[in-house]
Amino acid sequence: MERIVVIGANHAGTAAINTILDNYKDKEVTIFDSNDNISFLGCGMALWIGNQIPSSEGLFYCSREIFEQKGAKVYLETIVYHIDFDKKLVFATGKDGQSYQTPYDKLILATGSLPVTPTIEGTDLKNVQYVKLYQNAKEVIDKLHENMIRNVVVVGAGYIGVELAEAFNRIGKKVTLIDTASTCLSGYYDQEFTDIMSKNLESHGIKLAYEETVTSIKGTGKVEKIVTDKHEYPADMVVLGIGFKPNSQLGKDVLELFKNGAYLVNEHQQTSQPDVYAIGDCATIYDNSIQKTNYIALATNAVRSGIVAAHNACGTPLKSIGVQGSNGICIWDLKMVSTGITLEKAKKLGYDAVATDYEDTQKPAFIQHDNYKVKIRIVYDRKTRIILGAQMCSEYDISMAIHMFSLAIQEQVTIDRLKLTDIFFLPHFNKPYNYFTMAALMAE
Ligand SMILES: Cc1cc2nc3c(=O)[nH]c(=O)nc-3n(C[C@H](O)[C@H](O)[C@H](O)COP(=O)(O)OP(=O)(O)OC[C@H]3O[C@@H](n4cnc5c(N)ncnc54)[C@H](O)[C@@H]3O)c2cc1C
Ligand SMILES: NC(=O)c1ccc[n+]([C@@H]2O[C@H](COP(=O)([O-])OP(=O)(O)OC[C@H]3O[C@@H](n4cnc5c(N)ncnc54)[C@H](O)[C@@H]3O)[C@@H](O)[C@H]2O)c1
Repeated sequence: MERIVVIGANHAGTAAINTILDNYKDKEVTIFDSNDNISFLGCGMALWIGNQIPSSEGLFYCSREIFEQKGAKVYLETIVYHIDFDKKLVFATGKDGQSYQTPYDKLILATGSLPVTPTIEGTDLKNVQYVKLYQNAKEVIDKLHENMIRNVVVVGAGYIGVELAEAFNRIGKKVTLIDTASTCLSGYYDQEFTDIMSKNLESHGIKLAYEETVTSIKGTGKVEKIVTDKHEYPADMVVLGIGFKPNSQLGKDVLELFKNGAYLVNEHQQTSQPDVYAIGDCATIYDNSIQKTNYIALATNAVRSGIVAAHNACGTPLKSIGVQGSNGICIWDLKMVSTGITLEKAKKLGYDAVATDYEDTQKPAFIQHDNYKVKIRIVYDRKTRIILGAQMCSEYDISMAIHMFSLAIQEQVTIDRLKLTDIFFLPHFNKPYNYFTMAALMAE
């Protein structure tokens, strides 16, 4: 029986394991994870902290029992500390002290990512929190209940930072949001969009501290204030959300790595050793918007790469079709979605890029119920006309619309093809001159 070992059983690992166990009954699957839980949806963390959901109960979709029922050997709270890639052996130790030396024919690395830690004084103080695991969220919530926490400073105004700033504000905390960049969500949207999010955050009382670099976190035992190159802010809790780095510790000396340390994989999710696959946040992914290998840490990518690796490891050739880094966020009533690259990023990467913008209401003016303004930007290459990115925002749920642009980028569609794309009209849903069409028609 062919032996497949999977290291890491969160989103990427879970997708790979379920694909193998559901489709290839002849494989012997062994799973190691250092954590005591499987499949925690980090995306629910802000909802849980912000009291928008009653508990963490629904934030898991898989378990040890599910894997075991399907025939896998599961070792949780068991850390893999070494891999002998020549002898094809995995070495692990359980919390109970038990040692494992497990041979593999195929190995799937799904060790994910770790939060970036700033190299500043004071990160070891009490109430300086990272937010990645279920345990991290639980600890934040426990401390919020136990302690007199009034001032929360969130460092990093990316996706995690903005979502958590809202969550802490919802439960009555005084929130300061710090970022070195000149705006929030700068990796995902152009300034015309991020300004709208900033206004939204400020209108709810969140203090924005952009273009500030944290120099130290101060306190006696427990955090008391955070100091930046420009100001200092009182803090009873500091939450660090300044990005993820790939966790490639186990293979970094043997396998080929990307510039940020992620395992470099091909379209079959194979690393530089053909019997070793890497998936999710520990691996690279092909980015169709820039037509290059990239690093994009998202649960959606983790799941898809897990499925691809599982089929290939089990002998069914399957190529990844790449991704566009499609993403979305909803902060109070404001919904923002994007895919591909922003105009700013396109220019930085050397594209001769332009954007076409349009603003309209979702439905005709005579529909007075549930009718909101929508703002759209489509970024494309001036010469090839190929769509490179799209951004949308509204109080209306426009989220499904971004998927069309995701497919357009995947398929290298030009802005001109979009001009006459068949978009239906019904006043309940949209306008006869839809804003996609209008934005495309207004392209240079
Ligand atoms: C607060 C928050 C909100 C998020 N929201 C979204 C969202 O809305 N949408 C979205 O697409 N993405 C979101 N993400 C990102 C998403 O969670 C990650 O992209 C995803 O978790 C990656 O899955 P993964 O399985 O590759 O890695 P991870 O989730 O990092 O899992 C890696 C697993 O490997 C195990 N492991 C690591 N090293 C070892 C070892 N040596 N031995 C044994 N086990 C090991 C770990 O215990 C862990 O279980 C969010 C992340 C956070 C933190
Ligand atoms: N809704 C979603 O899809 C969602 C939600 C949460 C997380 N995620 C994903 O999880 C991953 C991690 O999220 P994240 O928010 O940590 O990363 P991020 O890349 O979204 O944001 C990190 C932010 O930290 C800032 N930053 C970096 N170094 C800093 C420093 N020293 N001081 C102050 N600011 C600094 C950056 O300018 C950036 O705005 C990302 O890949 C993200 O896309 C997605």
